[in-house]
Amino acid sequence: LLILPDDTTELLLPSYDYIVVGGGVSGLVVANRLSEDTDVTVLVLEAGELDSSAGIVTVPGLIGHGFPPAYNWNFTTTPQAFLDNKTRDYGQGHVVGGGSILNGMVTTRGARADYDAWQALGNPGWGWQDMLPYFKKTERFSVDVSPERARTLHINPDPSVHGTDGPLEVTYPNFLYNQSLNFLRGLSELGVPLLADPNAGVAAGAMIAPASMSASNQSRMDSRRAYLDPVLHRPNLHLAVQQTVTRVLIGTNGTANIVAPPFGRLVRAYGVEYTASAESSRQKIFCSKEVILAAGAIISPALLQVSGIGPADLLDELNVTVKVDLPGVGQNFQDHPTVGVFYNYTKPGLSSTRNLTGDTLMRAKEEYFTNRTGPWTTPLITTIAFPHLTHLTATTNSTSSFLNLLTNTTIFTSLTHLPPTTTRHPALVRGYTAQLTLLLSTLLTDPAVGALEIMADSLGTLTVSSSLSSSRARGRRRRLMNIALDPRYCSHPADCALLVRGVGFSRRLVGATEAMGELEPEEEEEGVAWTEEVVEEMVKGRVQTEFHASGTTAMMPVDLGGVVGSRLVVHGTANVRVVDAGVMPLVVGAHIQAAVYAVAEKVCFVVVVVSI
Ligand SMILES: Cc1cc2nc3c(=O)[nH]c(=O)nc-3n(C[C@H](O)[C@H](O)[C@H](O)COP(=O)(O)OP(=O)(O)OC[C@H]3O[C@@H](n4cnc5c(N)ncnc54)[C@H](O)[C@@H]3O)c2cc1C
Repeated sequence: LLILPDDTTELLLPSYDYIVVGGGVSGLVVANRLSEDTDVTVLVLEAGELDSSAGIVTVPGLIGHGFPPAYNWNFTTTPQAFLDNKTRDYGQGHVVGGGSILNGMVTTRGARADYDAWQALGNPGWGWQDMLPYFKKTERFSVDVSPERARTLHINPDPSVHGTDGPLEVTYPNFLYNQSLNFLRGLSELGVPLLADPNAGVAAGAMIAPASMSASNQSRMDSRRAYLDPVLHRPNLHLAVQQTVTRVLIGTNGTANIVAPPFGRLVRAYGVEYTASAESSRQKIFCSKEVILAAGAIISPALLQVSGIGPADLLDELNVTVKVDLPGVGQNFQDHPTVGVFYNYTKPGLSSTRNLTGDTLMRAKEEYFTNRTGPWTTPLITTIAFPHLTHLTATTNSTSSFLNLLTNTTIFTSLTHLPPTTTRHPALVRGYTAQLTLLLSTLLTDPAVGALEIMADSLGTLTVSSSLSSSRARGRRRRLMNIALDPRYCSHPADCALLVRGVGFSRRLVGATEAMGELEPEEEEEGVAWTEEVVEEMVKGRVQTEFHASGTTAMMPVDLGGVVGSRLVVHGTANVRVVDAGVMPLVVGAHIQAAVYAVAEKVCFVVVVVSI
């Protein structure tokens, strides 16, 4: 049942078994699976609206052309002290379907080692072999690529690692620009392996990436269309849109129930407080079983903090009664920073997105809507490489100086690059040290791991002020919470050093390989000296997010600074779960939506089978 803002008084039940906060990727998976049991009632409260199904959302070729501002939380980071002291825009989905409505649809899982590292960080049952059934459960994977195209583009998925009857369609677009082939051949010249299936456990290499899109319709497949639309008729599933949860209600009738780790006593959530807008009154709604946070890696920890679950020192400062002193809430923020280097391909007659103007654009549009073929079927990003560390370092000298930086014991042991909110808690330092040790060993020894994993070296933080914001920034939504999001990009010096090497690699690929040379490339920036110092400054000015916010409610034991245990229940609570991207203890070395879908599928199995 869809409940619009005007109908809440009439249609909302006074209490549900489960309240799911956030109807994005993880929230809709969980809502779907829980409501399969007709004996339980499930309410999803989502701050955004239903998208209009307009072309700007559904057409792959329109990715990057902007979205209605109402679909975006439009966060801004704090000034980035280790870059150029400037803030960065940080978009997150504010719409039913969350990030899957805005995202680039790229569907990559990362390496076997990514998940084995989750397990090694104290999470039994979360290794690659454990996750594989849930990757498959979520997927309706298909390949409709001619044998000739499959051979030249090296597309040969391994059927044993894919599902064919799950809710989420994953496939390859009907159209790819010819330059994809040049890109793959160029990478091959540089020794980067071509991956026939990037989702079989080996991530390091170059690939045509599958996309979350409908094979028959060649349109976006998101969590709303995959997991919600087919089941919204269920009488035991309610979705209330444009309702923002402002607090989890904890304890009996709001009575404080303070515990300290190791938790002698667990607190219980009995509902949530929510509102239609900053100007509206707050309402309460109750639950008998669980509150499930699926509000994404930025807002779920903020909600925990304003509800009294978080670092006691921070909560004291905020005047929030401490219900559970959990230092890890909002720490361990991880992401993949990205730096753009731009080239013009001047080969006469070359077709690219830049030519999609005037009559060519009209033809592409007509072809798409008539036959579901042509350039509008292709998402913004289709051809990708996750080079291994050894591919990014051109010379032995460069490799060893970089590795020295990475393994520098002074940095490693002094931990000066970590935020004070981390270093003041021994458990958080232990967790970080365990993470970094695992990262280094996989990076240095596992050829299947892409070097973008290293970006987890720099940990960010997220803290909330419980006060209402009174300002309305231009074009931005009035906030119900002030959130200080500080990714601390490049706080570990190895991260910027790696990005510098990434720029060098891209210049070698475009400037020095025969295959890319056929495109007659021209660098957009002329007269740049391209010394390491110049590139480092360039990198610091250009780092942007890849929108892979994760890690802020990390699944790890309490003594490693974790927030949720391996059943994703928040430590110190009996019945608050987090199921979104925040639970990744280490961000996977790939795009992250496939992992988010699979985590949510897996936790539903735990909720239903091992109910508390
Ligand atoms: C622009 C962009 C591009 C991306 N591209 C890719 C890509 O190509 N491939 C890939 O794998 N990943 C990509 N991602 C990342 C991916 O989409 C996210 O990792 C994924 O959506 C995270 O799922 P989630 O369930 O954690 O959170 P979300 O999907 O963000 O869902 C959270 C939901 O909770 C709602 N919510 C938040 N707070 C409240 C509250 N207080 N009350 C009620 N509701 C609330 C939000 O409105 C949202 O709908 C991209 C993300 C973005 C933003």
